[in-house]
Amino acid sequence: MAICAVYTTTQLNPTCSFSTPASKTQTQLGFGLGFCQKQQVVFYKRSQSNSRRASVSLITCSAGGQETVVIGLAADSGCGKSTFMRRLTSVFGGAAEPPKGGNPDSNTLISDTTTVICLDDYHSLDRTGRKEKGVTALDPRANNFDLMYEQVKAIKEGKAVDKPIYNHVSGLLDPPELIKPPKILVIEGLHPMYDQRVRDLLDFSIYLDISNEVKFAWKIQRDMAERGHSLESIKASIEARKPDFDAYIDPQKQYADAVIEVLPTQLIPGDNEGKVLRVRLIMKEGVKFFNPVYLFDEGSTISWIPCGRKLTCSYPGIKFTYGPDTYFGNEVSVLEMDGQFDRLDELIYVESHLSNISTKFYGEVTQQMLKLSDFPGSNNGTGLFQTIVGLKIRDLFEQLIASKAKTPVEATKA
Ligand SMILES: Nc1ncnc2c1ncn2[C@@H]1O[C@H](COP(=O)(O)OP(=O)(O)OP(=O)(O)O)[C@@H](O)[C@H]1O
Ligand SMILES: O=C(CO)[C@H](O)[C@H](O)COP(=O)(O)O
Repeated sequence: MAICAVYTTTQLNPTCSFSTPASKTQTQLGFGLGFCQKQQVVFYKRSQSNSRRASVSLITCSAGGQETVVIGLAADSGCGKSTFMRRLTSVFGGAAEPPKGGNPDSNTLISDTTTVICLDDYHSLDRTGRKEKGVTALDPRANNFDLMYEQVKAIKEGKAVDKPIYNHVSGLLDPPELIKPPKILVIEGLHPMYDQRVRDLLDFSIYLDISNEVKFAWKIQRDMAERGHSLESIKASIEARKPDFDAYIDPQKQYADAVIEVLPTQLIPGDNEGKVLRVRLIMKEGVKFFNPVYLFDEGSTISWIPCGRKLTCSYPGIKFTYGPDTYFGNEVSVLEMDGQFDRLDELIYVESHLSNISTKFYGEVTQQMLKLSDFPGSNNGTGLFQTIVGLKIRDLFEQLIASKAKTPVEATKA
């Protein structure tokens, strides 16, 4: 919340930009999709001879028309968080860029609607510190959860914070950067759902669950082909991280509202190359403002091979499945796609059979996929489900702000 206007006897804050007429005390006023609250504050002006009662009206408005909506995205390093973030920000339009004029090694990305902060910035131990103590970055002891909680809470309440920066180039903790409250804050990294206090601040959470075989294939592709690492060093790094990954990162998926699980295909027997993928979108039931996507008929169990006259498929083809299930004791709906698209423009055929995808117009999923066709995973379920989750987040955000705007207006009527 930010104080936007002050009226009556004392001009405490002449820089306020709203000019709403002040009328009753404790009135809540609707402003478009957001809301402002007027409060009468009484105080005493003292001089040497007397003490005079005075009051001011403070009109407090939520930043950008609402409290910041907070989204958590958890995954191990190299599992597609950045790619997902770029798809998500594209749904909202506008480019995502590092803070202007700031640290060139900042991990933050800011667009008109979203600010994405990387939780690596809450490492309490730098690279040398972790080496000295013999802990990995995945170990909670290498991270400052108190500060993470305080700062995410402050941003959610509309307050700017000075967030530290972990510099991946130097391995050091750099001076902090100012993060102003955006409409949507995404906290991405290793531990967005590890600490219960932080978890409770999330309006929606996603876990990218990349199986070991696929993680290995992606690591080889990036770290060997693009960064010149050896096969042995990649294997060693995955092995060294595994115990802490299993202990501290992987268990977070039980808390996620949506999980994108990426596995080797089942269409090619014995395949573990990681090129053709089986991708599952696991969606929790009963999450406020989130209605799981379905194929053909909500709640049924469906198996669908869309290949034929309307969808070109080369070997090994494409198979969709959909149905209800349980996941860590929670009711979920699972949509699965195994295989890959030959022609993205034909995706409209698949899109037209999916419901609850939160598009604003017919073909929006296909349009988004075509727009970002050079992103990794654009020809398979990773890209498709990341795009759909991006649209669901936009929908959730719009419903959340609409509900917050409605509450105070109704309170006034009562
Ligand atoms: N859907 C995908 N299909 C194929 N490869 C992918 C996919 N997503 C990511 N990758 C591969 O994994 C690499 C890492 O992806 P990305 O940078 O999005 O992950 P990250 O989780 O942000 O990584 P880090 O935490 O290390 O910065 C990419 O360069 C690409 O090679
Ligand atoms: O798991 C990670 C999250 O991205 C990194 O390994 C961790 O942040 C440490 O970074 P670096 O290897 O650059 O010191």
